[in-house]
Amino acid sequence: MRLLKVATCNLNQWAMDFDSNLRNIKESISRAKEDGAVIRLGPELEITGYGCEDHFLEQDTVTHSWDCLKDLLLGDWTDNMLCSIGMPVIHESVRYNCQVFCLNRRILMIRPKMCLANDGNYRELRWFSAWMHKDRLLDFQLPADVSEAISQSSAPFGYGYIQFLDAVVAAEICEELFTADPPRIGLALNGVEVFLNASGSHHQLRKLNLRIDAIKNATLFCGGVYMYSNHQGCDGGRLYYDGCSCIAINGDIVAQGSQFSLKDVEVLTAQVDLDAVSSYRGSISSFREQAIQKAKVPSVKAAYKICQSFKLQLFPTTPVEVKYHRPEEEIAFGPSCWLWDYLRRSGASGFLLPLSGGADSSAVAAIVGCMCQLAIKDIENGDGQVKADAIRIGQYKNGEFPTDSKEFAKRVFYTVYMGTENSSEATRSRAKKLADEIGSWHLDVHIDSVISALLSLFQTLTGKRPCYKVDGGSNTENLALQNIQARVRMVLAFMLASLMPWVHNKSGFYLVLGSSNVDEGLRGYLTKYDCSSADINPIGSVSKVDLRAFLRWGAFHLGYSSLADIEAAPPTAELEPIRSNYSQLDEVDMGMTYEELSVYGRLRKIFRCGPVSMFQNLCHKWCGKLTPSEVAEKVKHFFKYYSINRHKMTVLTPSYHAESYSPEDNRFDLRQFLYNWRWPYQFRKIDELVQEMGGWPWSRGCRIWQSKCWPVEQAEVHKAGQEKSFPASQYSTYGKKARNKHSSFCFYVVF
Ligand SMILES: Nc1ncnc2c1ncn2[C@@H]1O[C@H](COP(=O)(O)OP(=O)(O)OC[C@H]2O[C@@H]([n+]3cccc(C(=O)O)c3)[C@H](O)[C@@H]2O)[C@@H](O)[C@H]1O
Ligand SMILES: Nc1ncnc2c1ncn2[C@@H]1O[C@H](COP(=O)(O)OP(=O)(O)OP(=O)(O)O)[C@@H](O)[C@H]1O
Ligand SMILES: NC(=O)CC[C@H](N)C(=O)O
Repeated sequence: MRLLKVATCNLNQWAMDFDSNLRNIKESISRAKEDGAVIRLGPELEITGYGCEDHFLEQDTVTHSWDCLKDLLLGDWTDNMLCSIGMPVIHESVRYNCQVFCLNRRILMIRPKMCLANDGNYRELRWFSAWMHKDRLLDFQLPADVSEAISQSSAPFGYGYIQFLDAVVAAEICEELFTADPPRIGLALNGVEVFLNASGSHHQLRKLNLRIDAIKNATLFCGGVYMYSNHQGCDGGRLYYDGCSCIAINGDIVAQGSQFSLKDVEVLTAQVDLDAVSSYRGSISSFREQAIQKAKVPSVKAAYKICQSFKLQLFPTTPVEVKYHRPEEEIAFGPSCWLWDYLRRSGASGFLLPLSGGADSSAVAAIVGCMCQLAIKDIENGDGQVKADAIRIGQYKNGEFPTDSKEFAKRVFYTVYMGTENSSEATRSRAKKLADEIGSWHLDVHIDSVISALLSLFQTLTGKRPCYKVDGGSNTENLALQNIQARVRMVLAFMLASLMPWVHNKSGFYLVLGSSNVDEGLRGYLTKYDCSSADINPIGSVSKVDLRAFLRWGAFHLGYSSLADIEAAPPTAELEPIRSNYSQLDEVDMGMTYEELSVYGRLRKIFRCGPVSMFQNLCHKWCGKLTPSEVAEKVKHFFKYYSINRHKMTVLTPSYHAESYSPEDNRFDLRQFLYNWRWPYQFRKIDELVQEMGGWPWSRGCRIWQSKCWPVEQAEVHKAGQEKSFPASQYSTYGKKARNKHSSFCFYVVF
């Protein structure tokens, strides 16, 4: 047996905060040593933090990184411990994103990243270049002060592996894991047994399995030990890095770290047997054949032994079952940990939320409640950092600290219901009940006097007073009256956030929380600069459908039972007067359902559909339910409002990134914000397609159907969405059979 104890970690780094980042790195090395590990892997760019963005262009950032590395090399941190440290390095005037391998106060090798992450939220090519040379390890001249301090003038730089006397180790940096031609294949064929992946990977709902599957598969086909390290927390932007560092061997996960946590440092270790790797590989005939013909990868020799031989007390770590959170849990824990980091680092004393008693703001309130619960749990478990942060934020004095989540919420969370004549008792009481359950400091205000003051001012100015539509007013008047209410709420929210601490003899300020969801943003169903404009928004990229599931989950699992009633109520803005024959409802106002919005959002962003291809895709998706002209109407309606309102995305409150169809304009979904909302070219194409299909007798109930068999007369026709089936005598088929991509037959029937 060749037993090797390895350690990886989740680190909560903060972009550009070199002191706290270095402290976390040292803490993780200490804990890895305490656990008897001889390899310690940290996340990508851990010295600087991953999200420094254009700070990477500053020379200071690289210089400070070298200073921190020098600090590590001058102490005993790397004694008998191979440390992989993530930092930027400039070589011949080109900046690379690197893993620096250090052992016994020397730099063994510097490995620049070869496949940069440059999609979606990632823009690494803006700051770094990819290392292209697969056949070269160069001699890198260390910066003079580092060289002098550690008495080492240069180090190997490039693609390669480290050959110890009893183990072979190499890096595969984050994105490289997910590429079509990953470095680990060539490295494994060259005999590399342990892969160290330093990563900076963000949370997205339902994404974790992609990462875990990639890691398992990496060692399932090639064999080997795969160590993965990730950041965890908000490092200064919209992303939450969701940890989940892990260790795998030959296709099995043997250690998995937490995905969501308030801890700054989490270290996990595993004892792995490298003989199990060579035995596994030796049993795969095709691997052996390919290994014989491999392209040679350069290497560095390190004359050290890092493994131990068989000892009864050294047990190899056994596989664990991978833990996946449900999406509802991801919504609870990801945004609440992100809020905690934001709170403790911004210097704020808490949050203020305009709480309408509707689904969205209630979901945000529940997330803050969850944050308070997590903090108390960690304090109970002895986390000193969380305790220190909680004492500062909650302004506890004389050695007191929080022990109860509701008491803590009362100090750090204001909720405020701002009712008008259009508000209902139902929403008012739901807001109050939820606030009581969470423990927030709740205010209930009437804002009608402010609104009528504004209207009187307007009347003095113009001689006119607008009326609601239900009272005979025009659309313009109706909209203006709604927007006054919505915007007054925003002004009041910021006023309360800045002054309430003063009222309660506290120092500091409160951050205003926004609560518009991803679908409202996409459709533009929000008033620009109303209460959806806040300091930060934890649910800005969560869909309404997911939020409702979260509310149902939270009613039970967070112990806020009123969330169930809130979820069951129909979504309404309550900006128009309620009459016996009229009450305002979101989905009626928008002309589309939240479920449809999720479909449009996914097709637009994830499947990159323009209007025409969205129409074509939806003709298939909704075939049997809607005629092509009905689909065309829906698609045009969506694109009209999406484009009219796109300008609102430029001022969207910074939101936690959770959803891959987020329309967030600043970092993720980069598109123009001034459109010709008539889309003349695209809509004409759609009309032409509808016309092409116009020969079919839609008016007589002709619909597209699908069947797995042909001729259709022998099959039962199932009406989409219904259990009912129709005998062949009740319909006739129309049109030609054609196989679609799901290998069903598409055909037309007339009843
Ligand atoms: N192309 C462009 N580029 C930059 N800015 C542009 C623009 N076009 C208009 N604008 C500006 O935007 C303004 C229009 O935006 P805005 O003031 O929002 O007004 P608008 O979008 O017309 O109305 C907001 C809509 O959201 C509904 N609403 C309100 C409140 C809450 C909820 C809910 O979520 O439940 C829904 C409300 O009923 C209404 O249908 C214009 O007055 C103009 O100043
Ligand atoms: N009566 C109210 N009291 C306090 N805040 C309100 C009130 N009405 C709306 N808001 C705030 O303004 C935001 C936008 O209002 P809107 O009517 O669009 O609600 P929404 O986005 O549908 O959310 P919700 O489901 O929470 O009502 C809400 O999320 C909430 O924070
Ligand atoms: N930092 C990176 O290389 C990111 C890689 C990858 N896109 C991820 O989300 O994990």
